[in-house]
Amino acid sequence: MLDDDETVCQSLRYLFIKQGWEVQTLTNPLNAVAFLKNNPADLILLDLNFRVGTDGKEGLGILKEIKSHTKEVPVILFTAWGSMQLAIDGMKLGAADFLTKPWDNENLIAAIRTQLQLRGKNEDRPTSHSSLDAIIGTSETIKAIKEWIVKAAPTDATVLISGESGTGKELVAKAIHDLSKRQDQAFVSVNLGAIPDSLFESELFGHKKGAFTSAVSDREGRFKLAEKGTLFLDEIGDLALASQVKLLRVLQEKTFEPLGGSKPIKTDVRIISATHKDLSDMVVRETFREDLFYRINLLHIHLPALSERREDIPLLVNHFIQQFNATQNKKVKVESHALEWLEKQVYPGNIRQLKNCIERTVLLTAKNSLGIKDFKPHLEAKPGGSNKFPKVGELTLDEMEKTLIANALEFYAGNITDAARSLGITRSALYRRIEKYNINYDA
Ligand SMILES: Nc1ncnc2c1ncn2[C@@H]1O[C@H](COP(=O)(O)OP(=O)(O)OP(=O)(O)O)[C@@H](O)[C@H]1O
Repeated sequence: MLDDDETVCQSLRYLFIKQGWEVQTLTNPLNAVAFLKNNPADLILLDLNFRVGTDGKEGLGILKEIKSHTKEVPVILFTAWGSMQLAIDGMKLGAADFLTKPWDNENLIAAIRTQLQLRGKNEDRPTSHSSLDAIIGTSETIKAIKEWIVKAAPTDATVLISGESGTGKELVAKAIHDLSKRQDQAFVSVNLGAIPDSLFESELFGHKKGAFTSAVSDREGRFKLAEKGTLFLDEIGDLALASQVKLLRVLQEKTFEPLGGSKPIKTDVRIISATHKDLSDMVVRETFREDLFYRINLLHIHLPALSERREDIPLLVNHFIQQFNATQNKKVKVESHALEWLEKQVYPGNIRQLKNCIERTVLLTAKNSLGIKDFKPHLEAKPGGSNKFPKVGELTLDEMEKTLIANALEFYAGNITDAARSLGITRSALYRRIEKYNINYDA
């Protein structure tokens, strides 16, 4: 512990010893590196606002030195209230977490415990792995993701899951919860993209009867519902800036106030967030708060698009076939050439799209053996074999129309009726365009 305030050191020393931790304190921060050489630590608590410096820059300098001396040892920063930018700068230099003074003992202990667990100290390894089994895939990426989940789950660290739509972000969030010590408590999911800004506080923090005109009774918010459990904040990149401030305050202070309520309520929830957007880019463009970004992002995992792990497709197809056979009381099998074909297709909607396709095919078929033709109508054709919309200036409208039609015709092997239906036009309208653009296709 590095803090030039003797009283702070003393009270924290007492608090930590009660947790059974061995504590060493240093009140002259300028000797930090030499001190750490002789007294190796599992974790460092560093106050950035030393009295020797006025703006905390000295603290950042010491952090830099510590990090170059011992990269792996997590450093938790203390900053004075109101010096959030200092904390952010510290996170950029490699700090593991930050807390503001005056601190709350419980929050401080939780933050330390999380970091110790993440570094393999005091680990509570999960016993049941059934939620991991629900994540189908044997590719190297999926194996690494599962190992990461096992490591991250027992901690209370905030987690940010990024990845395209349908890549399994919610499934991973649920697995983390199921393998955590909160597994017997609620897992509450909230889609922030679907909540209008005006309802954000009421939805998340709840309201008291009469707080606003339509509040005819008390209502509990998601934080209350998730108490002692996990709150999954889906589509966090869609949160308006005004709501981001409100969320940050709750995550910092671990208390919230229902609308119309008179006193703050303590909250103990683990926050897992997900987004398909590039949050660091949003931070640069100032559409996402940097302090909130660091708060929700102690741990980060990126889920690959299905196209980046095609080798998992046959396994997924067979898994979904089994699942829908069971729910629809069928005995359907997939022919091997259809499995190969499915492996090569483009899935902009990722696993969700593949799953939907299998579900519709199993539901609508009267056969027991499914071939390519059975799946085709249920897998929507996508332009250009890519899930990226062309950028402005890349294609003219005519070129885009031509490409889209050619792709639909290729996808439906020249079947005009199916291609026209997928494009939302009549057969004669499709014929007119084929002629206009002089498109060759195999009928
Ligand atoms: N590896 C997997 N194994 C089995 N099923 C999966 C896997 N990944 C995703 N799924 C299934 O695909 C569907 C979509 O997954 P999920 O809702 O977790 O995706 P998401 O990334 O959260 O999507 P969105 O961003 O659109 O909310 C779900 O039905 C889920 O059960």
